[in-house]
Amino acid sequence: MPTTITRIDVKDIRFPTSKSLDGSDAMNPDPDYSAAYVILKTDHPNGHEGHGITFTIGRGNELCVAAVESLSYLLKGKTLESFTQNMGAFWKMMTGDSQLRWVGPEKGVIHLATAALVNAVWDLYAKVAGKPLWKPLTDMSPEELVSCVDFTYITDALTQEEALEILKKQQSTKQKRIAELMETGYPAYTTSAGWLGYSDDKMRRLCQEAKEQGFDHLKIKVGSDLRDDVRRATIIREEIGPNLRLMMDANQKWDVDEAIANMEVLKQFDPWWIEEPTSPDDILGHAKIAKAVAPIHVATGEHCHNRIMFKQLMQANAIGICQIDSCRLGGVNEIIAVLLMAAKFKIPVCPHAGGVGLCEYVQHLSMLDYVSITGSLEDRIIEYVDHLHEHFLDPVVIKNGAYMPPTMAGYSIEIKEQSLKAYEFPNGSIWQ
Ligand SMILES: C[C@H](O)[C@@H](O)[C@@H](O)[C@H](O)C(=O)O
Ligand SMILES: [Mg+2]
Repeated sequence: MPTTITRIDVKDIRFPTSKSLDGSDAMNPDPDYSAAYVILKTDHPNGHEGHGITFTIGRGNELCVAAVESLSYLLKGKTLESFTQNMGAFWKMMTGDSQLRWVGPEKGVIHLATAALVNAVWDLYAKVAGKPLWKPLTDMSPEELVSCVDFTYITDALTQEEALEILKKQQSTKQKRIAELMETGYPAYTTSAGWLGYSDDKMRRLCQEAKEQGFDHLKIKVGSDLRDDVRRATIIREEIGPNLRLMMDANQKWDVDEAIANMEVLKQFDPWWIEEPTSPDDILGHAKIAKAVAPIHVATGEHCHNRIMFKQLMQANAIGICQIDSCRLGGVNEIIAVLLMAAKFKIPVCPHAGGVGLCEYVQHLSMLDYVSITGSLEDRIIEYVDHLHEHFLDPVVIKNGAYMPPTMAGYSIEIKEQSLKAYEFPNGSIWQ
């Protein structure tokens, strides 16, 4: 029996993280981690629902809710199977509405909303299959995985045939990597010690805790005042020593030449990458910075809104690390496109996860990357932030600084009913 999507609910969920300055950085000093939260109701006999989110940092979340409502007609009354029989065509349909496209295309609020709905469909698909999403994804043959991708506008960088070739190379050894992931997990790094708004004492304590938890990569925020960046980096290096890898994140604060000049000063702390040094849209600027700061890598992606932007960053040698974002890109299908391009350009993917639900999401994507696409963990780590996991039915499990593969059916994004009630904006109890 096909599963029909009978109703679509969308909620404005906001967590008041700005109170404790969790998630704060030079550009975003007071984020309230938020989600436009979608529930696809179905007529499945087991009552399966597809849950999905897109991530924002508070004000404006209502715009994503409205955009989800505008897009919903594309799913309502349709069957899951009509989508899963050709996932690539499904995604093209979701982004191809001729009138809605005008308010993108494939960027901004409409694309964030697309991600919430597309992710919800993939959650439903995994729940009906009775498996955590990474499993059916890694079970797909190269042909099936490639058929999930809309290659429109990227064929000059990656053709379907090239994508197939990449995937075929990994086919025969997939089971070995799955067994390895089940045993030791996928390596992670933590950002939680280095939020900009934290006091020095708190930073020191969190660095110690991170080390004890087995993390050997940490990220700190820079981009406020250079002297302050130097002071904070000094403290962190004191706490973690010279051997652990340190990454820096400027959250788009600098102009291009300013980024180059500031990194000339900050390179004494041996950063592995500088993240979002400047505007996310400045491809040539990133290329200039990358050339100037090498061997420090330039990383970006949390504001890279579609596969075409990533394509250009890769073609221009502008990034050394690709930071896919499960909600900024239009959901799983577009992520697969970017993972495949990154594999071709030999750029490691280290997903962005500083937000609510993003850790829960990206673990599935990195596992797909390792098992089916690159077969490599070299220079690959998933971001981890230690916030809000208690609200999830299937929260991430971190052991020895690594993400353990999720086991519950779905895309790990379902938020507990009582949390949805309490944090709904503006009427939930938390917001009174
Ligand atoms: C406002 C957010 O917390 C950002 O600071 C966060 O996503 C950050 O850029 C990250 O890389 O995790
Ligand atoms: Mg960042």
